Amino acid sequence: MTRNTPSRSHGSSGKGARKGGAAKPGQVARPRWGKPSRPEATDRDGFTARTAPLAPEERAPQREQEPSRPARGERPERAEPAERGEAREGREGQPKGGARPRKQAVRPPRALRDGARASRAEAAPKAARAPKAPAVKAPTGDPLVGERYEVEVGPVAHGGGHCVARHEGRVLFVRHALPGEKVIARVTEGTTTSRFLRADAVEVLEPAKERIAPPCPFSGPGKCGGCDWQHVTPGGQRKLKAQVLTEQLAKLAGLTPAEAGWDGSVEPVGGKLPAGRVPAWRTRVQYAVDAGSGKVGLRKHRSHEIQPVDRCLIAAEGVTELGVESRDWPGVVSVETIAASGSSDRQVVLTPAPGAQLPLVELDRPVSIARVDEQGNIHKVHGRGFVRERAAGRTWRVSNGGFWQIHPEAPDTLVDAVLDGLDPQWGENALDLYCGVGLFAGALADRVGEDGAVLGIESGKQAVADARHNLAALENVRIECDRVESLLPRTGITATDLIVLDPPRVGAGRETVAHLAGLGARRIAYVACDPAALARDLAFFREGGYRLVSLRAFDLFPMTHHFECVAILEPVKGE
Ligand SMILES: C[S@@+](CC[C@H](N)C(=O)[O-])C[C@H]1O[C@@H](n2cnc3c(N)ncnc32)[C@H](O)[C@@H]1O
Repeated sequence: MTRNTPSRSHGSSGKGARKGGAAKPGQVARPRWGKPSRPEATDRDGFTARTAPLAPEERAPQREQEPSRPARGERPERAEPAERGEAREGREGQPKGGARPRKQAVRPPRALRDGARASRAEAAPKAARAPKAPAVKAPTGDPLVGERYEVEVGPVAHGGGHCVARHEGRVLFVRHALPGEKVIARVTEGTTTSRFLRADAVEVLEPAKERIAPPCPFSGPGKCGGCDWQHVTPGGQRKLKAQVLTEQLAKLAGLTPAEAGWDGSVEPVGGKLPAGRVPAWRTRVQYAVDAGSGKVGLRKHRSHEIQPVDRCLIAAEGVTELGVESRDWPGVVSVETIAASGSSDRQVVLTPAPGAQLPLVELDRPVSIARVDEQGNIHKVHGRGFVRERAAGRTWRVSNGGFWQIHPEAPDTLVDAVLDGLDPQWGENALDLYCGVGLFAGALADRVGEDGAVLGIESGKQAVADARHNLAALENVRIECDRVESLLPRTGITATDLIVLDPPRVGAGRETVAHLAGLGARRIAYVACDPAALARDLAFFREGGYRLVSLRAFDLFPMTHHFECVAILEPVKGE
């Protein structure tokens, strides 16, 4: 059985160590957020645990909008009416008797205006399993698609692997280019009345020094949309990501790298590879299937068209060795392939075409099979309904393609960065928000020990079931199933020592940040996959009296424009 065994050197605050649950006279009853009998799932929104996006993707804008804009303002949904305080969690979530004195009431949020909230659409899984045609808005103006312009390429833009260029006063977002290059850009989207155009660099007249020949034959204008930076050296890719983060921090949080406590680098993850070798890091690949040929491929950039691939270079060996790419998949819309790290578990999640029978699946390695029904629910067909991942000293059950970091080194890298930044102490209370299958909750629970307590909140029912299973041996962890923004105000929790939040791409938003800032945590770790949402939320945290003390960025999605950040915040002194 896993026990909490934090080293006592982690700053015992004078509380006696003790084994077992019952408080002895004079000792503090722990945990203050005790493990209740398993509560019923509280998700009222009909969320099911389904696959989180395999890689964060640029969202197709609702309307033409500069890609560097944060998610704010694009949310179609408004905040739901506040729920009243009679929710079951309210009482259970309060400190138990005998706990050290805590604040009794949540500080009222500062005067924060309406902000972005995670919408159902964002929390729900990507539509990639059963793609729907996007709503088409009739364009105005004369089409410019196919026009070729010679342009000088300017800085990299946030999202989508674009650089900014101008032609006759109009902004172009150009893919397959690099800052400082002179290229021929061929327009891929836009008309004479568009505020900006999208384009691909189809000829490079003056290359940048970071340019290389793309190792992947499926990369390039009009081809696979999975990688953005195949044409860039690994160091060059990290510099581009650092430029994006620098720009977003300045624009949305008003911070320089120095003010953010960031050394300005995006840290490489994984060992150095020989020149020209592409890191095979992607342990999950969602292939689309061409309806005519039954061959798998990957979607083109901002398109439902499929680029057939017979080998994805960034796919982990465990994915490639299954042989998904060399088979035909009649009657199937998508084939999601998962290769666990730290175990030999392999799972394939198939989405059949409406009304089609699943084909007989034979692959090159033993594999579990699941299928997605027309409501998006996942059912086990053969083998296990989960894979076992290994990270942070534990084995993690992740069911049916539920969220798990894709890079095999991501979980340990992020847990280490979070623990370094928070420096959890024995006996502290911690929140793990958007906790997935419990990764950070488990790591925090070990550090705060049995005198402390960790509450995880996650909206996916299956992820919650997995988290409860994964952390069942930890008496000091409790996992609740609901949306953070609706449950947090109902927990009755008025204060905490530490918070980890790892929201989806859209970020936490103004209201959630305001609520968190009111809990008076000693430190907060914000794990973010979108630098714009992070920078926006950092500004909200500043309004709530928190300042950024350190920021690290990790290249956990090589060859793409994505990366992951860990920001550590502390209350501004005197607040
Ligand atoms: C980026 S993942 C992080 C998961 C976990 N921290 C990890 O590292 O494995 C975000 C998680 O938040 C969940 N989620 C999305 N929107 C949510 C919301 N509004 N409230 C609670 N959880 C949410 C998703 O289901 C997903 O598991």
